[in-house]
Amino acid sequence: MNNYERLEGMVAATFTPMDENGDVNLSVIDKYADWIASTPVKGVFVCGTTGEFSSLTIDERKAILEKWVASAAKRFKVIAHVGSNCQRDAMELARHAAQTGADAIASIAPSFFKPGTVDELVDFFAPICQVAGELPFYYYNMPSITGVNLPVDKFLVEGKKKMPNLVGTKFTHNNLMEMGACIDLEQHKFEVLHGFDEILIAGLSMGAVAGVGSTYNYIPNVYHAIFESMKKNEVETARAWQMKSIRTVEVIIKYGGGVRGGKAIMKLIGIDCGSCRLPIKAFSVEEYEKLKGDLDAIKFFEF
Ligand SMILES: CC(=O)N[C@@H]([C@@H](O)[C@H](O)[C@H](O)CO)[C@@H](O)CC(=O)C(=O)O
Repeated sequence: MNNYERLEGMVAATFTPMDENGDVNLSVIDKYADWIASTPVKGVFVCGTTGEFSSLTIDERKAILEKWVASAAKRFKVIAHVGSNCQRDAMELARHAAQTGADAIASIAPSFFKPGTVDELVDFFAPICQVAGELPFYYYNMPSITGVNLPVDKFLVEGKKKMPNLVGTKFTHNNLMEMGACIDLEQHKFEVLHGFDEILIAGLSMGAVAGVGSTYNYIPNVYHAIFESMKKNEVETARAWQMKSIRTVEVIIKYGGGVRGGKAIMKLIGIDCGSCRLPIKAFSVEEYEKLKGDLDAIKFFEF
């Protein structure tokens, strides 16, 4: 892999902007990208869970990625999530990501028909990686949603034999023992991207140096402070910042979680990404007011 650079710091899992008709609204992405570039965020993770990938068509996913690559204009990295229950669709997206100039690809495990063994998971991903050419590949591990809970450390070792561009995992799981085992493999050979924003401090203490998160979109300074304090071993300071993240996540959970609540927060910070696609219910005007009140109560706008 030419010019491969390991990730460090924050990667924001982007929301997919939609208009009032529920169509993808690409026009918001320029402003969104300028906002990301003005923060310490180092990259974006496009069309992941936060980006509602499973509610988008293949053509929409391609158009969104193309727009992010153009709007980012090399100011930050663009990681294309290409995962799908359909291997052929994932291959099409991986090929497209390579042609479009994305910096890396990632893929979630298929979750309708689930792989039952590490070998089955490797065999599912191998052709997807192959068509992505030189692009680094991250396995997106999220057992809470996929129901696929195979040992990631074993996957990395076995997967590397068939997928030379497998470089790590986006680890959205609170099994820190397994996370430690992945980080420790062959003297930190693999990247482990922390995936649960509200416990970032725990992942960093295990040795992770990068994270992918939805809340990095709107409180990047909070997470930047956590990364910086942990680098300096200032654990109490990091913990105080982590509590601000926890208070924020408590609020988004009240409004339906990181995708629904987070998308509404994007509007409140001035980047209107509209509503989510069904089955995630749209926000009402009253709900936006209530959300703002709850965020005021935790002093969110002063973070
Ligand atoms: C389950 C889930 O959506 N996890 C989020 C977190 O950022 C999450 O929203 C946050 O930790 C709040 O719980 C990310 O890991 C997801 C993500 O990176 C993605 O959009 O693909």
